[in-house]
Amino acid sequence: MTTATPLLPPADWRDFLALTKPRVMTLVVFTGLCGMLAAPVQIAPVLGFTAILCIALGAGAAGALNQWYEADIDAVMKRTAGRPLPAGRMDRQSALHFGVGLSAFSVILMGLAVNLAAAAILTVSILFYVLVYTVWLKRRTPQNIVIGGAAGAFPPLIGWAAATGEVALLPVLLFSLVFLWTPPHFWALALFVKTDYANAGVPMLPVVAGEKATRRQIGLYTVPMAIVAVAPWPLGLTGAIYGVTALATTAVFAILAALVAAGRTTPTMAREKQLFSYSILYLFVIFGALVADRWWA
Ligand code: HEM
Ligand SMILES: CC(C)=CCC/C(C)=C/CC/C(C)=C/COP(=O)(O)OP(=O)(O)O
Repeated sequence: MTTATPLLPPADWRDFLALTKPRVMTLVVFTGLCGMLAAPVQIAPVLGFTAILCIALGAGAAGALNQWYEADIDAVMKRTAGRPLPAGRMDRQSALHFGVGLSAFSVILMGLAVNLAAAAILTVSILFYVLVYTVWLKRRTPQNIVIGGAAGAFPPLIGWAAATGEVALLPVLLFSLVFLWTPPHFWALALFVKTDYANAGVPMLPVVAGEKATRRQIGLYTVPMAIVAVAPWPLGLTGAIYGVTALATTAVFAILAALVAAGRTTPTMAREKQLFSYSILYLFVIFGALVADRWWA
């Protein structure tokens, strides 16, 4: 038996923009830009702009493919039900074509205009987010965001590789920072939107292992994250502008994470919301400090 697909009017440009998850991607692109500006080699402005555009387009394309694949669970969750596919403002075919086309365009442009190293890492990030996280792990294991989350940690490496054509210790530490930051970032949110994930049958940690275990894991990941955040300073890879900013902002992160780790469910979940919001501000500030350190020290 075949099910007829209802005919939908052509989607608006705003729906295509929404497919790219623009708010999340601002921070992804910012870390890529900072990775590029922290590199010891100054990239020509036109090439630098092209590289950042490719990261933005590639990340947006990956977001579109994520939404193409998970329209069914997005429809069940309050937070995501208004997205173009579950809300019925766009057909799945358009989202798929948009995502595949934009992925190919971003990688090819990066390879032709910038360099192969940056294009290769961009390809890995897109594949990681779409295939490893979205298709393979998200519906199978609560470790989905630990492993799959690596996708969002690649942009500083891409930015650095765009400028230098290679990778080095500092961008690898930046990758590790975002990689270890992702679990506290996401699990803080997952604690207060747990019901959404439970309704959609997505095995996020608070749903599967419970809130207590999730709080403990948030605390556990914050320790290596803090070490990796500060490490570039004592290793001599950055100066004091970065070092002092990293110390101060990471100390606040550690306190907020400790409060969540030691806390329990409340009607407002204020501490969890605070850690989630601060996690975003934290990455903006620490990556900004890296660039300030490189350019003004
Ligand atoms: C697997 C890893 C990750 C997961 C599962 C995750 C999940 C989420 C979710 C569910 C939200 C809620 C709001 C929304 O959908 O807009 C969110 C918000 C956000 N995430 Fe993540 N995230 C991950 C990694 C990252 C990374 C690597 C970055 C950037 C480096 C990032 C940046 C942000 C930002 C900026 C927001 C706020 C968006 C807004 O203001 O609406 N996330 N994240
Ligand atoms: C090419 C490149 C640099 C890609 C980076 C993409 C990336 C990993 C971004 C951050 C991760 C993200 C948006 C997770 C959302 O989780 P979700 O998809 O489970 O969230 P949802 O429930 O809101 O759909």
